[in-house]
Parts: sequence; structure tokens; C-alpha cells
Amino acid sequence: MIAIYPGSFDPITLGHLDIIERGSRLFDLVIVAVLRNPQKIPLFTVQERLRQIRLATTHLANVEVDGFDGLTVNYAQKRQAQVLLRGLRAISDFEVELQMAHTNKTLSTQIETVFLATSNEYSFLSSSVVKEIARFGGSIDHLVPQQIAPDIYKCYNHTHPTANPITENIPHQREV
Ligand SMILES: Nc1ncnc2c1ncn2[C@@H]1O[C@H](COP(=O)(O)OP(=O)(O)OP(=O)(O)O)[C@@H](O)[C@H]1O
Ligand SMILES: CC(C)(COP(=O)(O)O)[C@@H](O)C(=O)NCCC(=O)NCCS
Ligand SMILES: [Mg+2]
Repeated sequence: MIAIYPGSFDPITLGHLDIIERGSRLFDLVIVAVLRNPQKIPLFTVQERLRQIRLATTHLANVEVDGFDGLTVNYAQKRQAQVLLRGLRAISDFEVELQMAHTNKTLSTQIETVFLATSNEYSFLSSSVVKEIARFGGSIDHLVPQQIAPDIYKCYNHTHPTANPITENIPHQREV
């Protein structure tokens, strides 16, 4: 069975990686699918995010990384996937995710959404939290795959919080 794990992944966190690893044990193939979303101003371009997710998942043979436009169910059908994989952290996720799952069901009755509960240690973790910490000069080493931490520090003009402490010139939004 093929599962699509769609999302923004701006950037990928250890919470996402945990869902990908657990998904890869449940499904024959997990396709991590990054939405090209013109409505969001991302920190990383889609190309950068694809590269980052690929770097973080090299140890998983049945994981593929791709970008897509348009409706997720259309992309799932194109890839012959039967499942949309999503993660649940809290009630706030549940409300949005349930609405999304029901909407997708009206668009394609063939595709099921499967939710994995967050692992306890990542229940607080989001891409937004990572960006907020990095933006104010904190360490994100324990929150993202080690291969991509340097990318994030670079965006905020510091190599590592201990190497180059917070300055007043940290940009609030990087140009993409
Ligand atoms: N720590 C986590 N544990 C479990 N699932 C997660 C975790 N972080 C994100 N997810 C799930 O991954 C999917 C993609 O989420 P998304 O790309 O929006 O990440 P995010 O961390 O929520 O980022 P943002 O802060 O930009 O919303 C969603 O199903 C989301 O619930
Ligand atoms: C990309 C995503 C899964 C949300 O990802 P996110 O959790 O990273 O914000 C969702 O916005 C989506 O599926 N967008 C594509 C458009 C679509 O299919 N909309 C109908 C479902 S609400
Ligand atoms: Mg989110």
C-alpha cells in the first residue's frame, strides 16, 4: 500500500521524521509530498525543502520525496496511493485535520486518511516553533534532523547559538 505524507515541511522537524519513519514501517512506500503553495511565504523554497527531506531520509529505502501542485487527492490518485498520512499533536490539530480528512473524502471516496499520534517527545514540536527559536538565536539542534540544522542557522545569519550569539540584526523574514 502506498501512502502520501503531504505538507509544508518548512522546514522538516524531528516530529515529521518520526511520522515518516513510523509510516515507512506500516506502508510499502511513503511519498513525502511538499505542496507548492503560492499563498504561503515560506522560509525555504520547495527545492530546498525537497533536498532537506531527502538528506534526512536517506536511511529509509521505501521513502520518496516529491513536490506537488493542486489538490492532494489528485496527486494521490496520480501516484496510485490509497492513503493520506497525517500526524496529530493536539486537539487543535484534530479540528483542522478532521475537516481536511472529511473534505478529501468528498473529493475521493477511494482515499483514506490515516493519522499517527505524535510521539510524546515531539508533541510540542512544529516548523513554526523551530523558526521562532532560530530567529531569536536559540539552539534548534535537538529539534531538526542534524543534516539540516546548518541550513536553518544560515537563514538567520548565525552558524550556531554558542558560536555566534544573538545580535540585533537577525532578519525577521528571509527573501525567497
Ligand atoms: N511533532 C509532530 N508530531 C506529529 N505530527 C506532526 C508533528 N509536526 C507536524 N506534524 C504533522 O505533519 C503534517 C505536516 O505538517 P506541517 O508541515 O504543517 O508541519 P508543522 O510543524 O505543523 O508546521 P507549521 O508550524 O508551519 O504549521 C501535519 O499532519 C502535522 O500534523
Ligand atoms: C498541504 C496540506 C496537506 C496542508 O499541509 P500543512 O499541514 O503543512 O499546512 C493541505 O493544505 C492540502 O492538502 N492542500 C492542497 C489543496 C487541497 O487538496 N485542499 C483540499 C483539502 S483541505
Ligand atoms: Mg502545521
